Amino acid sequence: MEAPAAGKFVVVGGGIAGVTCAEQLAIHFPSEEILLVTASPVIKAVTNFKQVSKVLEEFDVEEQPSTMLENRFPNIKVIECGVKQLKSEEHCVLTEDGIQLVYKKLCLCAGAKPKLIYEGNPYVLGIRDTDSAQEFQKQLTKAKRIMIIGNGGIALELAYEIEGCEVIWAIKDKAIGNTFFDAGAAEFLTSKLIAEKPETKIAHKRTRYTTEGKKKEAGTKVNAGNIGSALGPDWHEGLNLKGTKEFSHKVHIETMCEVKNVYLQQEFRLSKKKSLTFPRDYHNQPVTTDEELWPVYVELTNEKIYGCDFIVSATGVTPNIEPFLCGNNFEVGEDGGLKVDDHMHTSLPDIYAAGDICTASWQPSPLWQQMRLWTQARQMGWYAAKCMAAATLGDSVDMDFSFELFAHVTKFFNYKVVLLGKYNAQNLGSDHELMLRCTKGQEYIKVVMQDGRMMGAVLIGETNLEETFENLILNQMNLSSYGEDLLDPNIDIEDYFD
Ligand SMILES: Cc1cc2nc3c(=O)[nH]c(=O)nc-3n(C[C@H](O)[C@H](O)[C@H](O)COP(=O)(O)OP(=O)(O)OC[C@H]3O[C@@H](n4cnc5c(N)ncnc54)[C@H](O)[C@@H]3O)c2cc1C
Ligand SMILES: NC(=O)C1=CN([C@@H]2O[C@H](COP(=O)(O)OP(=O)(O)OC[C@H]3O[C@@H](n4cnc5c(N)ncnc54)[C@H](OP(=O)(O)O)[C@@H]3O)[C@@H](O)[C@H]2O)C=CC1
Repeated sequence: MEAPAAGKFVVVGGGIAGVTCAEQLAIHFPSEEILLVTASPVIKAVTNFKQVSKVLEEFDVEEQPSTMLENRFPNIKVIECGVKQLKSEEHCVLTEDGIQLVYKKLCLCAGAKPKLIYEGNPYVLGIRDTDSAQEFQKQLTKAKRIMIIGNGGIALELAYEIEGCEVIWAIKDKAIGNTFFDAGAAEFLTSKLIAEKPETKIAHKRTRYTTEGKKKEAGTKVNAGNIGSALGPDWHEGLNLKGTKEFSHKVHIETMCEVKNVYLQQEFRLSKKKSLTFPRDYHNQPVTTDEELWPVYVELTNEKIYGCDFIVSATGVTPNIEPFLCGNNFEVGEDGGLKVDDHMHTSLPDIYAAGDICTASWQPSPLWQQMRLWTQARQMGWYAAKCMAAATLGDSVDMDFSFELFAHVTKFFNYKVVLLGKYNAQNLGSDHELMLRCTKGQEYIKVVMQDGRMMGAVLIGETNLEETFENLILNQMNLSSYGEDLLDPNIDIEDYFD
């Protein structure tokens, strides 16, 4: 066995991945000091963790001052400072304060930042951390109309949550929510967008700490930087997402289009592009007809032009590898993440990575795929620590069970949403079948079958089927003989497979 290298265990990033990794290292090595270096003044801690079933998990996330983490784990020392540079050949990281930290093993958990369209345009906002969410809320209180670009998690949440402000939602696809749903599920959810929302704002549950000193006006630069940790479940609860008007929902969806150009007011007036489009609601009624002046105008590839107060670019994330990792020869995935193997190890010696910053580059289980989600950040941080410990002690370690089956529980449009395995038949080719059960306004269940085996499922609403389906997907039992009984509401499927 090689003698352990000099230096400490160092973890970079105070989000879910970094904090979970540091906590696990602290448990594995109680007599060693674990250094957590983070650019944010608060850390994200997992609380109320509940293993709902074999793979499904639920937990809350709290922003906490770093001293709370140090109190819970006296052998963790948090250094509140950004890392300026990694010098992998010298096994050390240099902080913005000029401190040089020599590591024996390093885990990079610096997360990701919003991949903004028209980055740098002062009317384009991204939402990533508490500060950018609050900035968004502040701008919304003055807004009559905003434009949302993107069709993933953030766009879905905003389209449903925003009140008192017209929303023009421009998507590349035919249906909403392409990162999570197929057209059927999208249609099921879309009906919720037109219905009046009940007045059931859930109370703000968690303590939040904010970074002061970043007050900005629309028109000054309001992009989300890369300093804070990413938001997650509940981020909009407690934020009053209300514009200047009295109505609740007015969402107009422009499908199959992208942004062609963005004009500031002055540019727009000078240009010849005067044919403004007036958004229409679901009943095809114009939501507004007054041709007022807007701070910014968006021209779409379908030739329509909308004026609005500002644009939310909810167009995904890009891993945070610049500038502090420049000059190191990491292998990087197509999505810009640090490639990690099945031990969360990057391509450079003694450097691991976990969470949004990394790209899973091992041969995955046929039922798992990477998505940049809170649950995966926790699981990766936990498993990275286990691998770092095993490598240090010369032990072997098996792939963690959580990477066997993709599982995500969340909430969209106030419905519980459970996604399991290849829920959208990802990479299954064309020889798969779908089974559906849908009760409008109540539940939507889709099961993906291949060769008689269940490969994935989408469960929207209180279906109570997640545990049974999780088992059926995991055990890959041949279900051909059950046929459509699988989704028959009159058959208690749980009893069937007991
Ligand atoms: C609005 C929003 C809603 C979301 N909702 C959900 C949801 O409902 N469910 C879900 O599963 N996921 C959700 N996500 C995704 C989830 O939040 C992320 O996948 C997850 O938090 C990533 O965790 P992480 O630890 O990898 O990165 P982050 O949380 O981004 O943490 C990165 C950390 O690294 C630090 N850092 C960055 N650069 C440096 C540097 N140079 N030096 C030192 N420190 C540095 C940062 O300060 C931060 O502490 C949401 C994301 C957003 C933005
Ligand atoms: N409840 C939950 O689980 C939530 C999870 N999140 C997570 O937070 C992170 C950030 O969310 P979000 O920003 O919504 O990212 P997502 O990755 O979820 O979605 C990005 C969306 O933007 C589209 N897109 C990308 N580039 C463009 C472009 N140039 N023009 C128009 N559309 C574009 C993508 O389309 P395409 O796929 O075709 O590229 C996709 O629909 C994600 O990791 C997400 O999973 C966020 C909110 C809620």
